[in-house]
Amino acid sequence: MAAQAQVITCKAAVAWEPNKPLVIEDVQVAPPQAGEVRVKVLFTALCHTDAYTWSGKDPEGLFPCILGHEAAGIVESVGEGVTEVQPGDHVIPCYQAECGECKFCKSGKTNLCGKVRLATGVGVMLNDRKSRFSINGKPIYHFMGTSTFSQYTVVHDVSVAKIDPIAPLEKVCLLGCGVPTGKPLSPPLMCSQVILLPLSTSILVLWESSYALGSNLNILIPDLVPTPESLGAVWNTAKVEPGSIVAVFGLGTVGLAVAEGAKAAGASRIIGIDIDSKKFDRAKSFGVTEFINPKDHEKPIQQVIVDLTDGGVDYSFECIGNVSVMRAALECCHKGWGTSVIVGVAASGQEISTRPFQLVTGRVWKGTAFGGFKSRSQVPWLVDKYMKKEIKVDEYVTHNMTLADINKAFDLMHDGVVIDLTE
Ligand SMILES: NC(=O)C1=CN([C@@H]2O[C@H](COP(=O)(O)OP(=O)(O)OC[C@H]3O[C@@H](n4cnc5c(N)ncnc54)[C@H](O)[C@@H]3O)[C@@H](O)[C@H]2O)C=CC1
Ligand SMILES: N[C@@H](CCC(=O)N[C@@H](CSC=O)C(=O)NCC(=O)O)C(=O)O
Ligand SMILES: [Zn+2]
Ligand SMILES: [Zn+2]
Repeated sequence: MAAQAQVITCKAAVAWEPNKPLVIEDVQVAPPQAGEVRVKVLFTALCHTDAYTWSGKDPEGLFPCILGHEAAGIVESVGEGVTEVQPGDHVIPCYQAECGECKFCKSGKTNLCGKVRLATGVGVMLNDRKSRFSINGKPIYHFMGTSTFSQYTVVHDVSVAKIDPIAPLEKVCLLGCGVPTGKPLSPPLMCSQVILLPLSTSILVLWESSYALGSNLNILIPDLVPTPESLGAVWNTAKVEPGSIVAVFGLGTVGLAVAEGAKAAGASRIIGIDIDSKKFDRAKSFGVTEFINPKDHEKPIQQVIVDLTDGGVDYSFECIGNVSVMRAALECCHKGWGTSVIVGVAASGQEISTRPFQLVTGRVWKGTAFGGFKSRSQVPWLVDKYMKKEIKVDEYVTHNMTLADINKAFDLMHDGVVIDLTE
C-alpha cells in the first residue's frame, strides 16, 4: 500500500504565527511511513485547546503548524507494518495514543501512552522525526499528533481508532476530544464545539467550543457537545457515586459534558458555576440543577458553595483553565473526602496553589486527560454508545461551516455562541 502512495496536495488551514489568522493553503501531505496512517479528514471540530496553542501560550506550540485534534475521517493509505486499519476504514484520530506496550499502557493505571508523545510534542512523526506536511518544500509542524484542520493528515497507527462505518462522521468527530473528557465511566458521556467540513461542504457548528471539517473539510463548532474527555472526568477520574453533590466550574462543552456525566452517575445536586449567565438555561438540559454566577456574590465562590452544601461538595470539576478557579474548586470540596478534578488547561507559567492544610484534611486534587479514556480501545465503544443513544453528541453542535470559514468559526467559539434549543 505504502509503495504506491503519492504525495497529496490538499487544502489545510495553516497557523503561520501565534494569533495571526489561519490561512487556507495548498499543502503537500507525504505518504505514510512505517507505522503511520494517512487519513482523509471529513469533519473536524474546534476545541479551546486549539485556540490555546494558537494563542502562543502553549509551551509546546510550534509554528507554522496545522492545528486541529477533534475529527473523523477515512483511511486513505497506510505505511509498512500497519495492521489494525486499512484504506477505507472509518476512523477517529486520537491525540492521546494507545500502543498497549509501553510502561504507561501496561500499568493499567493511566490512559496516557508514552510511545509517540515525545515526537507529537515537537510536531513531528516518530519514524524520522520529520513532518509529513510541507508547502513548496517548507516543513509545517504537526499538532497533538493529529493536525485535523487539513483535508488529509498523517497520524501514528497507535493514534487512530477504527469505528463503526455506519456512525455519522459529522457527529462522532466530537468523540475525539471534548465530550469524552467530562464523563465518568459506566453511564454516557459528552463535550462542546463547532464542526468544520472540507472546503466545499458546509460547516457544522456545534455548541460553543469545537468544530469539525470535511472532505472539503467541514468545521463543527462544538460548544454544547459533551466530549468524551468531559464524560471521562466524571466516570473514570472521579468515579462519582449516586447521591453525590457535584460542582462544575465552567459551562462550556467540557463542563456540560461533565454535568451530563454526573447526571448519568446519579448525582443528587449538580451546581453549575459560570460568569456568563447565558450558559445557565442550556446547562439545565445537561443535568445542572443549580446555578451560581460568582459575579453575584461578594464572598469567595468557594465559601458560597460550602455554605450552600453543608460543608462542601463531594466532587468538583474545573473546566475553564483558570488557576484561581482551580483553587476555589478544591476549596469548595467537603473536608475529609471531597475530590476536585482539574480538566481545564492553563497556560505556560501558570501555577496552582492552596494551603496544604486543604489536602491534609482529606481533600484530593486530581487531573484528567481525555477523561481517562483509553483512546483506541474506548473511542469505538463511545461511538457505539452514541449509536445506541446512550450519550449525547448531536446536542453539542452549534454550526456547520466549511474550512474556508475556519477563522469565523473560531470567532464564534470565542464569542461563546449559544444554541437556541428551540431551533
Ligand atoms: N483535560 C483534557 O483532556 C481537556 C481539556 N480541555 C480544556 O478544558 C477547558 C474548557 O474547555 P471548553 O469547555 O471547550 O471551554 P469554554 O470556553 O467553552 O468554556 C469555559 C466556560 O468557563 C466560563 N468561565 C470563564 N472564566 C470563568 C470564571 N472565572 N469563573 C466561572 N466560569 C468561567 C466561560 O464563560 C465558559 O462558559 C479548556 O481549558 C480546554 O483547553 C478541553 C478538552 C480536553
Ligand atoms: N501542550 C500543552 C498540553 C495541554 C494539555 O494538557 N492537553 C491535554 C488535552 S487538551 C485537549 O483538548 C492533555 O491530554 N494532555 C496530556 C498530554 O499528554 O498532552 C501544554 O503543555 O500546556
Ligand atoms: Zn503506550
Ligand atoms: Zn480538545
